[in-house]
Amino acid sequence: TDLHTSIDKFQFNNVFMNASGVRCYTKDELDELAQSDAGTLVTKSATQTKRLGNPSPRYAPLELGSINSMGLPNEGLEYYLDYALDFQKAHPEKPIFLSVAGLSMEENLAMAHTIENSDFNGLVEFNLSCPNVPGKPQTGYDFDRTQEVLTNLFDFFTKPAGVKLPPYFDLAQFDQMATILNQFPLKFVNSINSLGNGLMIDPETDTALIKPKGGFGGIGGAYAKPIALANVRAFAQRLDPKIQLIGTGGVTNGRDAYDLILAGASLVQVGTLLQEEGTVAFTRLTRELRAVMQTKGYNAISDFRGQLKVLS
Ligand SMILES: CC(C)(C)CCc1c(C(=O)O)[nH]c(=O)[nH]c1=O
Repeated sequence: TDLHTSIDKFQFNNVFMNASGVRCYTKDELDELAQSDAGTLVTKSATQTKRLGNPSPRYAPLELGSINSMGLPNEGLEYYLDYALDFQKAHPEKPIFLSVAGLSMEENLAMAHTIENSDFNGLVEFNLSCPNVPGKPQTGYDFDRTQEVLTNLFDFFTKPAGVKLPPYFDLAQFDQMATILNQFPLKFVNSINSLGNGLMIDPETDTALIKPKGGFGGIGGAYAKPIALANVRAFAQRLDPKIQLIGTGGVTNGRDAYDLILAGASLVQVGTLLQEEGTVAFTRLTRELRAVMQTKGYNAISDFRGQLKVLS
């Protein structure tokens, strides 16, 4: 069985990669991802300039996942662009992803111009969970704003790009979002980002587990699996086939990854598990996914991608 997969013209020798924000803040962390069994990597979502992010504790592991309100700490776009330019010279066979999350549409467009004018030859992931006008929902939940951002972006941006989406829960939202996304030359849609604004409590102290936002933070891990499966499936059913899916959320073992691929994913990102287990998780996930494929008689990802059956 082999786990090679592709998005557009980009070939990957393994379907697994990190989720943005997990073990991808510094050059050393990115190098460790590059040396792991993962097929590729994505950088921490960048803003124009370096950000320290929120006060700690801002991440906590949970029995069934994790909660975080990191606050977009990152080294700034130039740092990650420099890393990517060096990386593509040293590893031309391994395309990587650069993640971008401006705090405003203007910042997103400015960063897109910088990337467009660079020699970066990988893929760009625009994080639509980025904030919007204060008091309005995040961009991904503001359909008019999403339409506006993507229209302005693709007026000039020609490099391969996709969007990272928050989870949706209403079928009308899938319809509306897919109608918007189908208008643009996107190479991929990555579903899902963490489940927004959960809250968990320390039983010893009756205190919220994380400090920022009164303890509110994005939920990842096993809690996210059924929502991730539904979002990948819903967009796979609605998007132009030219737009491929990246599945993110709830991957703890090979079967979870297999399920995201059944739902339609061409790449599988790992967040909470990678944070907790380290990059050796990719070795275990690869072994476990191969085992599931063997049991089912599949030799390649393309044999079963999107082949979820439903009861008739
Ligand atoms: C939530 C934002 C800070 C607006 C974007 C960065 C981000 C963060 C973060 O940096 O807090 N955490 C997530 O789980 N997903 C994200 O997309």
